[in-house]
Amino acid sequence: MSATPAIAVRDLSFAYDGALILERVDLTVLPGEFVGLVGPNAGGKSTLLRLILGLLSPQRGQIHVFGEPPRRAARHIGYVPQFPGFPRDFPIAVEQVVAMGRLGQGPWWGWTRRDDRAAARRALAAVGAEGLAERRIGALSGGQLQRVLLARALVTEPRLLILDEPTANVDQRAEGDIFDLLAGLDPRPTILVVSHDIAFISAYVHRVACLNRTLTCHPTDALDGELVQHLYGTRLRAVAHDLPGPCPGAHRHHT
Ligand SMILES: Nc1ncnc2c1ncn2[C@@H]1O[C@H](COP(=O)(O)OP(=O)(O)OP(=O)(O)O)[C@@H](O)[C@H]1O
Repeated sequence: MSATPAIAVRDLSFAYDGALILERVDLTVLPGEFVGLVGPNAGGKSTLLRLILGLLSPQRGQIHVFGEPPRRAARHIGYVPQFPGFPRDFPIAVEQVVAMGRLGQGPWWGWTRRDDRAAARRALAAVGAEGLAERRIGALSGGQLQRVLLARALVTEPRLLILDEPTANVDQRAEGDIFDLLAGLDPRPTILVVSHDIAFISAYVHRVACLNRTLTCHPTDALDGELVQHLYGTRLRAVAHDLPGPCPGAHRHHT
């Protein structure tokens, strides 16, 4: 019997006020997969993530997360947004920011403060940032902040981790550190990560889903300059990697 997909998107179309952003998108992500979502600016990546998170509803098609509608599956999902939803100079400690990831996700009687603190410390340890717990959020470097946002997403021990450009504001070394960390998480959740850097993420992910209103999946070793040029309409850094790993449903072309 095959496993219930972590993400199953079927024949999905979405428009903002009549402007079509996603057209007949299909995407299956199996439990344990590490999938990159790439595409040009305004291609619809963040919109697709918001639909998978249940923050938007499609006009056409279905989405299931671990077999459930997205809102019902919210407790299984950790999310690292593109822009953190709080001002950097807000006087709040790292540990509190991480514990905020548990808001609204607890049992009906709520967690105790002590449980929140312990969970926050565990999540910070998982991303190698225990030493930052007492620091003010505004005093962190870009790379440190990304680790803390990752800890906030991991604090509920999600089965699915969704990240929207987690390394957009960090240098290349910090980018590598974050992706090494993601690849080494134990237990490692299923991961869907948006990135602009197709060459870089190809070294980490099993599969790349290319989105530009329609979606096409490729195993990482099938990516070449011609394909990327076609997708972006421009030349990017070379992309060719041989990676072992599962690639179910790969190389489907949606035209
Ligand atoms: N709330 C909204 N209302 C109307 N249009 C929107 C809204 N959010 C996004 N859009 C539009 O939808 C399109 C897709 O946006 P989206 O943010 O999903 O793309 P993206 O691929 O994530 O882009 P980027 O790589 O630049 O972050 C864009 O043209 C954007 O202007």
